[in-house]
Amino acid sequence: MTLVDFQAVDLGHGDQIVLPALTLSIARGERIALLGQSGAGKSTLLTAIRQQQQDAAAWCPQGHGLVPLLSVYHNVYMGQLERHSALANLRNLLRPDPLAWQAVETLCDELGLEGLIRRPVERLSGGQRQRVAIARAFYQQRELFLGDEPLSSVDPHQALRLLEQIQARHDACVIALHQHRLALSHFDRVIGLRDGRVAIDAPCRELDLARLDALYPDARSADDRGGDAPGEPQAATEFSAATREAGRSAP
Ligand SMILES: Nc1ncnc2c1ncn2[C@@H]1O[C@H](COP(=O)(O)OP(=O)(O)OP(=O)(O)O)[C@@H](O)[C@H]1O
Repeated sequence: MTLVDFQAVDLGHGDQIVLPALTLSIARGERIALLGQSGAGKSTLLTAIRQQQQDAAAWCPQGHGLVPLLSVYHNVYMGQLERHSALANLRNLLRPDPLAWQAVETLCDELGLEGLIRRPVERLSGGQRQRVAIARAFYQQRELFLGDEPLSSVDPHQALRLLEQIQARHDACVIALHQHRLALSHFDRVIGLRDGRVAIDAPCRELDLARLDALYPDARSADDRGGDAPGEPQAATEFSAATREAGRSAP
């Protein structure tokens, strides 16, 4: 069953068309890795999917979109802001709702943020902020997870664990990332953008690292790099090791 559908749609920003005449559909249950070099249009596509999906999609934006002065609790609570009245939200700002507090605390524990629920986000590390943004997306409790590089600020082991948690909590996901080995080992399908179009759209089982290199004009061959992903050689190696540790076989 189709979840997302674009038929010859121009996607962009105002007058600037980034992805002209885009035709793309995503089925329920699909786990999609969205790849492409910087500026290829990944955020543009994710934003368009989000606009189309409205209430069905949990959103984890690039740069996190957190309010630095507010606590972890209040930032995560924002995931359900529109489900409550303005009065209830104001009251919660001053005196947190006990049930919401308990739910957020459970999420924090699950995501390795134990003991940080009261701390202002401005006093967290980059990786901790990223996990708060993921917690806020989890708190939305949606079918589809849309993530714009949600694994970019954490170490490879944490990234693997976070990805598994994201996928366990959502029926479908579209995640922009730069870790190619992870894309091949933990997703069903890769959508790769290059030069304003979908250059790759295929099941992961039909792809390899060399095919993914074609998305990057200045990439060295996978053999030259010893099989690592562009710009992420160390991370890719560590991902591979982390994947093996987790009992999976990385490609
Ligand atoms: N708000 C905006 N207004 C105008 N142009 C924009 C805007 N946001 C992005 N663009 C342009 O659209 C193109 C695609 O940008 P986009 O952010 O979708 O790329 P991306 O693949 O997500 O890049 P990155 O990996 O660096 O985040 C780029 O040329 C960018 O300069």
